Amino acid sequence: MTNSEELTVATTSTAIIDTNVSMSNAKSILDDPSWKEKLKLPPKDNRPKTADVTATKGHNFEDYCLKRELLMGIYEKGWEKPSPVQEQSIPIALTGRDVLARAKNGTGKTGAYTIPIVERIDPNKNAIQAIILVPTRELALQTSAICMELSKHIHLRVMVTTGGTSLREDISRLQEVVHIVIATPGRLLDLVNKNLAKVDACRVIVLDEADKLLSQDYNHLLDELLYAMPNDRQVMLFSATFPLTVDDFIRKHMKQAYEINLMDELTLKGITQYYAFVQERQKIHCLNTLFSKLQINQSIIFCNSTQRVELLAKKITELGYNCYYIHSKMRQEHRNRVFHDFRTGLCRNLVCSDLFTRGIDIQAVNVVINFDFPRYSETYLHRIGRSGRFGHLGIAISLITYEDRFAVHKVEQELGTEILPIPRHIEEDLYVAKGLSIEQLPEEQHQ
Ligand SMILES: Nc1ncnc2c1ncn2[C@@H]1O[C@H](COP(=O)(O)OP(=O)(O)OP(=O)(O)O)[C@@H](O)[C@H]1O
Repeated sequence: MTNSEELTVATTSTAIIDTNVSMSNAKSILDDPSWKEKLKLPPKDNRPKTADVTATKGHNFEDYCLKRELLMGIYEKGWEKPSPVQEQSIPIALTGRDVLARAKNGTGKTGAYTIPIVERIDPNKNAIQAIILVPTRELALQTSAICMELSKHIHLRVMVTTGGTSLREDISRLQEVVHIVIATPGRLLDLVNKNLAKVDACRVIVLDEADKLLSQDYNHLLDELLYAMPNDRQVMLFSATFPLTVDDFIRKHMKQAYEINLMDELTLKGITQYYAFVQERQKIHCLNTLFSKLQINQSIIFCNSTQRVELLAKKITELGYNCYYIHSKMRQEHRNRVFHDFRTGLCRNLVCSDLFTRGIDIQAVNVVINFDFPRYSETYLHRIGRSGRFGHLGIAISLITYEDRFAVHKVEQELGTEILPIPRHIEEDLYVAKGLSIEQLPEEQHQ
């Protein structure tokens, strides 16, 4: 079991992660000229990748003068070279400047902000030095696992705190040293307002999936949080979508932000999009046909309501397919278990609500199905981005009813993309990586 798995299972509530490296060991690593040869690298991922992640300027992680221990964490995670968004973001973020970054789904935005954060934390200072805000608890756990892996050779303490967990546990954790807090906004603000989490020495804040965080639900909470931090804080916003709703926040809280926009087109090059035109009552039959014909490594199937998620999962199980479901109305421990088990490949198919639309990174997913067509283009884009991670291949199939026809047209127009009618046979080359199955994915990647 990898560290991140332990984290995901163990954290029914708050998690404090101590990377706990022995300092004498770290010293010897620093003095060792052959440190690179001694790294414990994961198996190489030789699947073909698209230009979404390969069109770089040719930087190396070593070009950024990062701590040796951090470089070791990066390489041991299997990241050989920075992706385009990382090349643009890391050197600027290291200077402390505000960053506003827009890049496609699955192209490495998490590394683009966690690497500079980990580099700039002073492990000897007992204070919260960075906050990473995300919209869901699952994403918080995933992001903390990445932070922990990258900083595994540094003595850093990362705390995950989100709603749906015990406040008392959070309070006792905050008595200990915490360097990085990864949180959903409501719980963190609660802790700040009660003076339990002190953010007056915290000079970095990241809003991942910024447009989601800045949507109606969270906006005022974020204002309050930002005002509790020092004036000279660094603010970084990351997402694949930035609707106008974020402008107000940018004006209020950011100074001369360095803008990164790698979205010359909006959809990923590795994902082929299809639709199947059906009547509502034919949807299950259509899904059954898809299951029998497709080479699914892992699939995520989206519904528009929690009720439909549960009903569909039941139907799929009755059809004899192995399937889990997850949505926001489930108990947190149950959600954690499903998330963990799906990640580890215990189950091939997952039915979910839009809880899983943002940020969730499961490399083995090669098929996304919109059982219900989403209402907004942003939702469509983020949903289909759950496959084709880091420039790999995938397909997205939307079941479309007569009522959906205008919405489909709108998505095509707004995203400048084409959703094709599903052919009788879908070429495997479009979405099946040769020699890759859940079981064969490197441990690191199906954590
Ligand atoms: N430099 C790199 N080299 C190889 N793989 C990488 C690199 N950076 C990130 N990855 C991998 O790419 C995948 C996607 O990364 P990440 O989740 O950060 O994407 P994202 O841009 O935040 O996506 P989303 O918009 O969906 O949230 C992850 O599995 C991550 O481990």
